[in-house]
Amino acid sequence: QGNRWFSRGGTRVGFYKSTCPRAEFIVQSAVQTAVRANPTIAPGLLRMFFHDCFVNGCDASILLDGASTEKTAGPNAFLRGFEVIDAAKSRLETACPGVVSCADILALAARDSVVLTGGHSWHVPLGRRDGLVSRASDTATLPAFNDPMTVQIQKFADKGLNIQDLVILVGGHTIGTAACALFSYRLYNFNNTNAPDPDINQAFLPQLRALCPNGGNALRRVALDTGSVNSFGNSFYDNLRIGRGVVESDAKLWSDRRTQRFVQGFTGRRSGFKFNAKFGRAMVKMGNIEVKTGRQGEIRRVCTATN
Ligand code: HEM
Ligand SMILES: [Ca+2]
Repeated sequence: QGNRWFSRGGTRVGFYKSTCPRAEFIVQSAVQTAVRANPTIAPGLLRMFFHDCFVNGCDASILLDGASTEKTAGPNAFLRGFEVIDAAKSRLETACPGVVSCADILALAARDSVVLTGGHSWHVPLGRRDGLVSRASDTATLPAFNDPMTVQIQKFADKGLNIQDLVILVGGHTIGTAACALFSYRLYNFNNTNAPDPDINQAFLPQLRALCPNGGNALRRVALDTGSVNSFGNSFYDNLRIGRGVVESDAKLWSDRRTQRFVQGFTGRRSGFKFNAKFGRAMVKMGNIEVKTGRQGEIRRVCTATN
């Protein structure tokens, strides 16, 4: 594997050590301020990093404003925390102008969000450059909540991630929420059966129905990991095992034999440490998807626009 301070993507831990020594601290303090004021920012930033990396690599393409950029695409509709990245960037431009990429800010903010919600920390390899393009149509590479497992597995494989990485990374759903709009069909009319998804636990079903009444507020948000929405840990997998997955893709992690054995391995009180350690490693791997380094791309002056 080589030195853990370097990674295959050409990124490296401590990249800004001499050019912007306070970079990591500046990002951390911006994220901390925002999460303290609004805890839903932490899952927002974690998800934003995933949605960046899976579309043309971790290059901050998700941050670009414009008529038909990635931001405007359906799967990115509920992303939140953009203003936190902008705040960190503006402080960084004061401290060390033109040095720290928006892509790296996002990678750091995702890590800081996990730590602020109680997860273990990891060293983030840095040195990503910011991309120049962002197209809504490119977001088709993102896994969808109703993709068959074969498609999910393929979409991760296309990014160099295996089935175990998939199960570990989706463990990010240990924090945050989903809108009723994205899973109500499972409660009332699953696959046009006029019946609920049989994978839903019988005791859980009425709870979900109460939170998302048929024809009710589609924007209402429900914890992805019941009982631990703001706390990073392996309880998400315990919930999957007992039929308490909220979105269809999560429930399938247990019902599909290709992923079940990995879910099983992360269940139970004694798996918390293992999950946390593996999550950090998988995030480093995801963070190196198709990264631009060296003279590729640019260092944006503001994260919402190319220079
Ligand atoms: C098979 C892959 C995945 C699918 C299908 C998927 C799908 C979803 C869906 C449908 C939501 C709810 C969105 C909403 O209603 O706002 C969600 C939320 C979330 N996802 Fe994923 N996800 C996947 C993988 C990941 C990964 C790899 C991560 C991070 C490492 C992640 C982190 C999150 C977080 C933190 C939230 C909560 C967002 C919030 O509360 O604002 N997801 N995901
Ligand atoms: Ca991207």
